[in-house]
Formats: sequence, C-alpha cells, structure tokens
Amino acid sequence: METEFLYHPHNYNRTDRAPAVMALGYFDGVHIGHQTVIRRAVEKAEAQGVEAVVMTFHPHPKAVLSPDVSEEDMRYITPLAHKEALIHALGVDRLIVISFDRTLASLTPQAFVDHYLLDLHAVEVVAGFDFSYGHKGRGTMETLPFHARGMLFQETIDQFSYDGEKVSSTRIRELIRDGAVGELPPLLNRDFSLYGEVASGEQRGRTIGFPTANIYCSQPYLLPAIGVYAVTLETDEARYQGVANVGYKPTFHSIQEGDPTVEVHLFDFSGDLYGCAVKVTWHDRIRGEIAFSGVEELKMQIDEDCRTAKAYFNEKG
Ligand SMILES: Cc1cc2nc3c(=O)[nH]c(=O)nc-3n(C[C@H](O)[C@H](O)[C@H](O)COP(=O)(O)O)c2cc1C
Ligand SMILES: Nc1ncnc2c1ncn2[C@@H]1O[C@H](COP(=O)(O)OP(=O)(O)OP(=O)(O)O)[C@@H](O)[C@H]1O
Repeated sequence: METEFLYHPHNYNRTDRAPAVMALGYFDGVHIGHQTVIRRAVEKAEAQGVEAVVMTFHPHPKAVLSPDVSEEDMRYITPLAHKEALIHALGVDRLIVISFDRTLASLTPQAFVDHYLLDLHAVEVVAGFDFSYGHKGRGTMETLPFHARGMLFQETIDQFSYDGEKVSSTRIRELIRDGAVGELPPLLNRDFSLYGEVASGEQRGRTIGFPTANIYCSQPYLLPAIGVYAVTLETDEARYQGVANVGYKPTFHSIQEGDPTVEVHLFDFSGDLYGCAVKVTWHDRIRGEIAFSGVEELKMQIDEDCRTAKAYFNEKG
C-alpha cells in the first residue's frame, strides 16, 4: 500500500490520477464499523478493476477546530502509523492523508467534492450513513449526488451497532478513558493494543522484586485509565503474559503531572528488553493505582495483582 500526504490546495486533475473507489472518514481506531466501510470499498474496487483508496485526514479535526484541544495534546486510539498498518491489512492500495487545517475545514461542500473527490478521480465513494464533508460538515451522503453532478457512484453503509448502540470512535475512547479494556475487542474486532519501545525506568522495580519494562510510545496513544491491567507483551521473538501499571507511582512520587508511565512486569521472563520494539495488549482491568504507605504493602498488592492476572489468563485459555 502506498501512503500519500496531500496539502491544500493540491494541483491534481482527474486525468492525472488512476480511477478509484474511495472509502471516506477519519477512522480513528479502525473499528468494526470502519472495517465494514473499508472492506466494501476494497470489494468494489476489485470488482471494477480500479484502485481501492482510503481517504483520511490528519490531525484530528478536533485538534484544529476545538479551542480546548491542542495538536500536542491530541491522543489517538490508533495514531497515524498504527492506523496505516491496520488499513494496509484490509487490502487497500492507497491511503490518502489530507492535511487537516482551518483552510480545509472552511471549504464548501461543493469545493470539497470538486477538489478531493472528482479531481482525485474517485469513481465511487463508500462511506457510513453519518459521514459528512465540507464547512461545518454540511455535506452528507444525501447531498453528495447533488454536489457530484452525476460523476460519481456512491454507497452508504448502514450503522453497525453492538449492544444496541453505534460502534464509534467516541464510544471506544470513553471505554479506554474508563479503563474498560475488556469491553473493547468486539468493538474493535481485535484486541486493544499499542506499539512502543522499552526504555529504562528508575531501576527500582528489580529491588522490590518486580522488575518492569518501561514502555515509551513515540506515537500519541490514548492510554487506558490510570491503574493496573492484565496484559500481554509481544516482541519480534516471543509473547509474554504480565501485569501493567499505568500511572504516577504515588507511593514514591507526590507530584502527579505530565504523561503517566506505562510499565509491565512479565511472568516467566528474565532478561533484558531495553530498546526492544514491543506491542502491549490490554486484556482486563484489575484495579486503580494506590498510594501505599510502604514498599511492603505495595509488594503484597503487586503479588496479588499477578495472581489475579494469571487466573484471568488461565480462565481465558
Ligand atoms: C502490577 C503493578 C502494580 C503497581 N501498582 C502501583 C500502585 O498501586 N501504586 C504505586 O505507587 N506504584 C505502583 N506500581 C509501580 C511501582 O511503584 C513501580 O513498578 C516501582 O516503583 C518501580 O519503578 P521503576 O521501574 O520506575 O523503577 C505498580 C507496578 C506494577 C508492575
Ligand atoms: N458504526 C458504524 N457503522 C457504519 N459506518 C460507520 C460506523 N462508524 C463510522 N462509520 C463510517 O466510517 C467512516 C469513518 O467514520 P468516523 O471516523 O467519523 O468514525 P466514528 O466512529 O463515527 O467517529 P466519531 O465517534 O468520532 O464520530 C465514516 O464514513 C462513517 O460514516
């Protein structure tokens, strides 16, 4: 799959580009609803012998338009590189990432269709029932035939629901913020994971009998709520079960500011993971983080956390 970044205004004309079926949306999380939209576009592109394209935007419109969220503060279920890998795995030929800024946001629905669908040679558009485009999202799948003037086919995908409610990035973000990681797999159609690298920590873990791999994420992931989780950690070579703490270690630090740390204690592992690229998968929440009055209490609690996580993995099989 090729990834192409486009900045407004681009200079392409329809004749410069290969014809494409385009799936449109932001697609944070590439959840099961997004997968339905993208798979349908791939299927249609194959049937017509044209390119299967996903058109997305970056950064998130909220980071550009909302006064309370800056681009630096923006956190994603799947930051761009992760989103790209998931979209690639769905069989897409090209991912077009349109740089989202105030100029792009202020395009009229007609200008969006002209410059980003027709000029980029979309022959068909696939999007969900609630996709919107153009200034203030005024363009919808209902207005698309009018703006496209007969130059496009379109297919609207019905709402994909789970437990009677729309599967959406917003719903998934709320569950992550609540730490409800066990509820995510049916919505994502995969486990909830992040990619990072093992960095060195304060080296205290080994002295208390629970060495931990500190996970550094160069991509802006939305982390699950502060607390302790049953997790698996994968390297290129192996997969381990363990327990993770997302937090500020209040037993040792009185100030809780900045990003929390993510550290993982692995079962049945002794060795060095420093510098390793890893995937952390969040399976179940165990508890919140506690300010213990001493190291002994903390050790007893982590020991219990390990037993809780092992029981979870045994039951899960
Ligand atoms: C499973 C697990 C649970 C933890 N729970 C807490 C906690 O409730 N409160 C706390 O202050 N620190 C908690 N920690 C963090 C430990 O304090 C930390 O691992 C230790 O201080 C080592 O830190 P270092 O790797 O930065 O040296 C937990 C760590 C793990 C692995
Ligand atoms: N549950 C769903 N069923 C069908 N289509 C969906 C569903 N969720 C999103 N889509 C479609 O997928 C594309 C990407 O949607 P978008 O990125 O806005 O996701 P979202 O999950 O609705 O996010 P948000 O919660 O931020 O509104 C759009 O075309 C949208 O209409």
